[in-house]
Amino acid sequence: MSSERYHQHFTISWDQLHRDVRQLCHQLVERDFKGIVAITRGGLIPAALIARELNIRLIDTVCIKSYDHMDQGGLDIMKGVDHDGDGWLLVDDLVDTGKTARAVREMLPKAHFVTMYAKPEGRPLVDQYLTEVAQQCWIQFPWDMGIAYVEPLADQLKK
Ligand SMILES: O=P(O)(O)OC[C@H]1O[C@H](OP(=O)(O)OP(=O)(O)O)[C@H](O)[C@@H]1O
Ligand code: HPA
Ligand SMILES: [Mg+2]
Repeated sequence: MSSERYHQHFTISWDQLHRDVRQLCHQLVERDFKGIVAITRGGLIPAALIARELNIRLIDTVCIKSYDHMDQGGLDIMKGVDHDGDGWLLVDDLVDTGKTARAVREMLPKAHFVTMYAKPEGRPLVDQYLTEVAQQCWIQFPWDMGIAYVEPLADQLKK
């Protein structure tokens, strides 16, 4: 599937992400998880922040790739885990079409699956998420951006 389906951008700053993680953690803190399974690479960042909030030290990964920037390809699973997820918290940054989530759910059917952001197609596949984002929106994460100089409007208009 190609990038043409994305008509808008939803930009998330480091600050916003950190606040969102903390808000999601308020809903998780009463539970007692054996550990976290992070879905690489996007899940690693929220997983580290969640681990800090919930005081979890045991962190494993499922290593999987589906997108080349905005273009979706086949699923490439490079590493799984040797349990069914019972008692574990499974973390990804977002669920979009749900293709990644479906594959990981099959590997870890008993895990409690959370994402920070969820689009409607993938939403039913996770147990919890913080913010819903429209299907046609590309979520722009802070680790994919940089700080850049922006020319004053008056100078831009002179050109
Ligand atoms: O619901 P889907 O349509 O499957 O899309 C969601 C997945 O796509 C992205 O990962 P990606 O494969 O781009 O790899 P990355 O985490 O290394 O960026 C994102 O981190 C999710 O894991
Ligand atoms: O909206 C998105 N943003 C970043 N990565 C993604 N991978 C699938 N969808 C997205
Ligand atoms: Mg990912």
